[in-house]
Amino acid sequence: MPEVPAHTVERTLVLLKPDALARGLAGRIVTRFEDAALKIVGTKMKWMDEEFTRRHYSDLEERLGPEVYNVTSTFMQQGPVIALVLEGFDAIATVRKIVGSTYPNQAPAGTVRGDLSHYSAAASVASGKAVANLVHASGNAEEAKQEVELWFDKDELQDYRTLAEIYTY
Ligand SMILES: Nc1ncnc2c1ncn2[C@@H]1O[C@@H]2COP(=O)(O)O[C@H]2[C@H]1O
Repeated sequence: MPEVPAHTVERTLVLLKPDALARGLAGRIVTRFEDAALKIVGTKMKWMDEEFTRRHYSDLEERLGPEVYNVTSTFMQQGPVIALVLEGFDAIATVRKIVGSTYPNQAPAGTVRGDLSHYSAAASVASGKAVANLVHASGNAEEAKQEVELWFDKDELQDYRTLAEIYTY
């Protein structure tokens, strides 16, 4: 029998950004994660301030420069966000796959950004605004660990079983 790669149960952080809430898309986006058997183990709503935004996007300025950092920071403080910790097999990569690429015009149809957001890097540069891409999702295991710890205390994360865990796996 061929060797089957091990699946790892992971936790990852997702933010539904101010544009997702302003457009009334929160439920539809969360449904996509639930449909993929990702389990919500933590959730909260928060209006990010300057300091918290800096902590969340701690490497963004270094990575993409002060201009992108500044427009993103302004955008993230325009309204509240919903933070979710999602748990499941290969949750970090699975969530990124469901969300699609950073720039909505490059995100494939069928992804959250490809279907529901309509913005390019060029449009962002032209308008001086952040890429309004509805969702943030941790990029890798190290980022997921840092971000989950930044947003949630241990006792805010819940341990329970879903029907998928009981009947499907
Ligand atoms: N070229 C860009 N211009 C404006 N905003 C950007 C650009 N690149 C990335 N961003 C924003 O910076 C964010 C960093 O990670 P996110 O996945 O949360 O989504 C990204 C976008 O909202």
